[in-house]
Amino acid sequence: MLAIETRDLRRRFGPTLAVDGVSLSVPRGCVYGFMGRNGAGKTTTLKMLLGLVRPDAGTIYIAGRDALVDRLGAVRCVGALLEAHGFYAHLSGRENLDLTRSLLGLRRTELDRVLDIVGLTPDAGRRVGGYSLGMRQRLGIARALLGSPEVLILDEPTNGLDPDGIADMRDFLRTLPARANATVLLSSHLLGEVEQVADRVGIIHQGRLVLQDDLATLRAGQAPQLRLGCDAPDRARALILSMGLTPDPDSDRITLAPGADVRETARALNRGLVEAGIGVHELTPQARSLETIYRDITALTPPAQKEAA
Ligand SMILES: Nc1ncnc2c1ncn2[C@@H]1O[C@H](COP(=O)(O)OP(=O)(O)OP(=O)(O)O)[C@@H](O)[C@H]1O
Repeated sequence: MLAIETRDLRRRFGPTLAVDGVSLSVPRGCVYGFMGRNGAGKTTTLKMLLGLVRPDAGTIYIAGRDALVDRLGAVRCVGALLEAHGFYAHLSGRENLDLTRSLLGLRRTELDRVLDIVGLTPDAGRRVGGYSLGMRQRLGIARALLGSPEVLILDEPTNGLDPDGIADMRDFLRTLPARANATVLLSSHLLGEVEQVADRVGIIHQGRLVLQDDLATLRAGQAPQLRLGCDAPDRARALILSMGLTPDPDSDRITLAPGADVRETARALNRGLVEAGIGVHELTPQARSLETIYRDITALTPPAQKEAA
């Protein structure tokens, strides 16, 4: 059973098709990175998962429960961190959490458990007004963890953090499924960040899920690339093409055929360039980042579908 499964989710706001046939599959115990640029449809999708926005069409299953039929049952399986934190600055971290704990009718020991998971036990007695943004984010995650939900939905958890805070949050998120015994779905527009944390990714672009796969599979399936630095790029280009390779017109990258041997190709290319009298100062294999994969995919996607209301 999947932690989250949606089929063909759709939601329109007036003339804008905000979410257009999104089918997510989020396996249990993973960190799933849900990515897209601003306005791509992430928040609307998350709100539908949380029962805050009703889809026009499609189905949602959370931990096996049909969220459109058994809304409460499904929502009980989910803890969420959305943008607005809503903590009282004059209360301590523990007191803030206690408000939600008592609303949910949970035992007091639950506070110790969630504070421990997010590493805030030593600071739990301090006023939230004195917390860093990173600590507030952790407190928000602690609140989402109350009641041991099977699924955690975190909307842009690194938003607003400084580089150190982002690195801390990244390390924290990586270990969160094991520590909280939960599946983590996080949204982000920072592809480089997600790449370092997620096991599986979904990319939404103009309301459509343009890619969904395990990161390992994605990386393995990508054609390898080389980066070339040389004295005569124009002459080199002709040679590269004659070798059946594809030079990127906007960068110094060369794409090989899928499955090609990178080292052998680099050797042959170097030999060819030097024989042609072209000085080579760099020839390095490149791991393809999620950013380049994203750019390649979105470049192929036709423009947004906007219709008259
Ligand atoms: N309540 C609403 N009324 C009208 N249009 C909306 C509403 N909510 C979202 N939209 C539109 O739907 C599209 C998707 O918005 P959404 O907020 O889901 O994107 P997003 O990927 O979460 O972006 P961001 O990161 O900026 O929040 C946008 O064009 C947005 O303007």
